[in-house]
Amino acid sequence: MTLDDFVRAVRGRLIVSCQAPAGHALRDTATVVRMAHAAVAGGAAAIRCGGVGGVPDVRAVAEAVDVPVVGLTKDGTEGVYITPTVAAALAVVAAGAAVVAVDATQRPRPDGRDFADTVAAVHEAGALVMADVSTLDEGLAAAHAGADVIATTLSGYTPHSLTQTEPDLALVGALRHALPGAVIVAEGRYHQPSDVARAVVAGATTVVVGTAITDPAWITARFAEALQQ
Ligand SMILES: CC(=O)N[C@H](C=O)[C@@H](O)[C@H](O)[C@H](O)COP(=O)(O)O
Repeated sequence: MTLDDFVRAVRGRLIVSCQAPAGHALRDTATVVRMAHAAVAGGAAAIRCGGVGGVPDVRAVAEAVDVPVVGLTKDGTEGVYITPTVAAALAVVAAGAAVVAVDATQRPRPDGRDFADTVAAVHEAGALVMADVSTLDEGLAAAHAGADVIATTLSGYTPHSLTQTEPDLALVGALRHALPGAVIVAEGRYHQPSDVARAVVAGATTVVVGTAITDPAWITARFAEALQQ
């Protein structure tokens, strides 16, 4: 899929992240596929999926849905853990992802390679790269390294970005200002439909929502907490 095709598919629309980590009640590839079908039925323009050992989820979802798949693997929860190596990225492409989500922070990577090496390898294999960043500087560096899409995924999850409960709309706006022609994805803590609309106003090309749509344990806890006030 070309970048133009991807942008045509997702511009102004929603991407749903369908992930279930180890230990979660929904941790099962067939269940993740059902989540993806439900998301598409609701209007998702693309599906983001994968996780620890996530290649089977990416493969199964890519085979099952007609919308583009943004795939990833995870290796732990510290340092560079989202599709952290060139080999991991190539495995995600081989599983059928049109786009590979990759940590694009400038922290040391487990294979000692640069983010740009992953970009080159993914392009060579015929797929696109979504750069998961936590700051404006990382977004600029990722664009310079050839990333096709810049996502705010890691804002609040690196030691050098601000931890907050709200989505980082300021980062969306800063990326749009600095990179007027870029494909900017708002991702991370978008919990309300109104947040998604605000992200597009702030300059996002598209928005990824995960937990608030696909994690019934998290949704239940929100309602349960409301009764404990
Ligand atoms: C930081 C990190 O590891 N984010 C992950 C990236 O794939 C997922 O755990 C998130 O669910 C995803 O980014 C969507 O965000 P939210 O679930 O907040 O809508």
